[in-house]
Amino acid sequence: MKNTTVVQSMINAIDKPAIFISPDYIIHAVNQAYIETYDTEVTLGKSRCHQVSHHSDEPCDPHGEECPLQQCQKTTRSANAVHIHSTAQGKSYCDILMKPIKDDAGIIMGFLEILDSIDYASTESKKDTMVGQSAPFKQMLNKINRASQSNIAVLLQGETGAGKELVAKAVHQASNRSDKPFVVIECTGLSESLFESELFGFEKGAFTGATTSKKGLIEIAHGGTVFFDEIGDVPMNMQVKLLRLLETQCYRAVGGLKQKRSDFRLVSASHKNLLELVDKGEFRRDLYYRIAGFPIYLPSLRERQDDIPTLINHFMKLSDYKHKKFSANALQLLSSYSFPGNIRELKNIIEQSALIANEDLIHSNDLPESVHAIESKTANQIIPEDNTSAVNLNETKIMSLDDLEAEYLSHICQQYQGSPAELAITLNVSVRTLYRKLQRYGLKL
Ligand SMILES: Nc1ncnc2c1ncn2[C@@H]1O[C@H](COP(=O)(O)OP(=O)(O)OP(=O)(O)O)[C@@H](O)[C@H]1O
Repeated sequence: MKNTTVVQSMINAIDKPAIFISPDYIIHAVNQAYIETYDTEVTLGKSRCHQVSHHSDEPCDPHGEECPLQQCQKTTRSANAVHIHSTAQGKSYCDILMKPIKDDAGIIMGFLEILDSIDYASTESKKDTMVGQSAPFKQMLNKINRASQSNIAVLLQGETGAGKELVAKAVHQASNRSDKPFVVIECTGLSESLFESELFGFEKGAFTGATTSKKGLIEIAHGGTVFFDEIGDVPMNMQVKLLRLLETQCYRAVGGLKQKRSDFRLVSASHKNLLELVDKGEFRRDLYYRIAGFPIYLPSLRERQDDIPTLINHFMKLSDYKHKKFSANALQLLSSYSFPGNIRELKNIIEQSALIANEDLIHSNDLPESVHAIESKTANQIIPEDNTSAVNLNETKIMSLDDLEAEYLSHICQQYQGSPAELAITLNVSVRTLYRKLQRYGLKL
């Protein structure tokens, strides 16, 4: 290897773990941060990167991880990948940046690998982190890390309970705004007047009852990140005001004359397909392109079934029933269930069944009805027989899923005696999602 001293000086100047490697993965220069991160000794000119980071004699790609070195060789441009590394602290997520280094003649001399640990995600149960290790989960982490390094507007699209709020927090946490506020704005059910006073604040005397002035959420978020949850629910007439705010970052408090400015990073989320709403004329196209600078798709739990055992273990550890365990049958049943409510539903199912189980072993019959339904699902009757408005799938013409949901919720509204919080748990949705759905179909409990 030529210019070893120059390369070593370059590596020493990097404040993150870094190495310089040749196309055969051999490490030729290493910095102190890298040596401290891993528990394997590095011998320059001999050790290979995968031996240090994966304790493996083979490169990463045969083990299901994309090799950034190979991508770099193919394209002769920088490449990124998220890998699980064996560090001195145990297994941890790592974001890899691989850059080809060329000599004066443009010939690649080797590759610079810079590593960044990902603290907001974990392969094992860890409080306040996103847990998972499946390929779709890693792809999502890769996108979160790319997005958090810039100020680009991020749009999170995924089913209810798939973790959108957690991902929004991760984007904030991994950005250089992490020490500033993270402010959530729930867009469902905001009337025009509430929208303005919540977002922009109001001056004393602006309306009856405004006895003092109040800061808006946009002002509170200054320097940080604003998360607009369910942005698809912002009514058309308010979308114009939202667009103006996002374009200029300027606003006026209700009843105020002074123009104010707030520097915030925008993250939005929706479980609806916003482009379909644009086509139907229910969402402004210009607003869509303003918020969708960097779309991130959140896989449903069905698409990341490999993560189910890790998530079960995670939620059990966080629960009051750490000593209990699921039987093999119960685990089998859970892994074949479709989880329409995604991770939130899995969490609720675990808590419910751990509570119900009389023994330390949680059996399949401790799992809720919804999970068993898949076993006996020649199920024609989706609502119990005594139900006057039951939908019989044998007799009913095919309905849209929205109509079916509306009919079912309408039936519940007529009969249900308990609290909204209890109902939300039974339906495996958040209280917020329950209210959102009721509002959507014009229903009241
Ligand atoms: N990867 C994960 N690891 C551990 N817990 C998770 C993960 N993803 C989501 N959760 C948990 O699942 C629950 C639902 O997540 P979250 O509220 O972020 O979903 P959401 O997509 O915003 O839901 P909604 O559309 O209903 O608002 C939360 O309790 C969250 O902590």
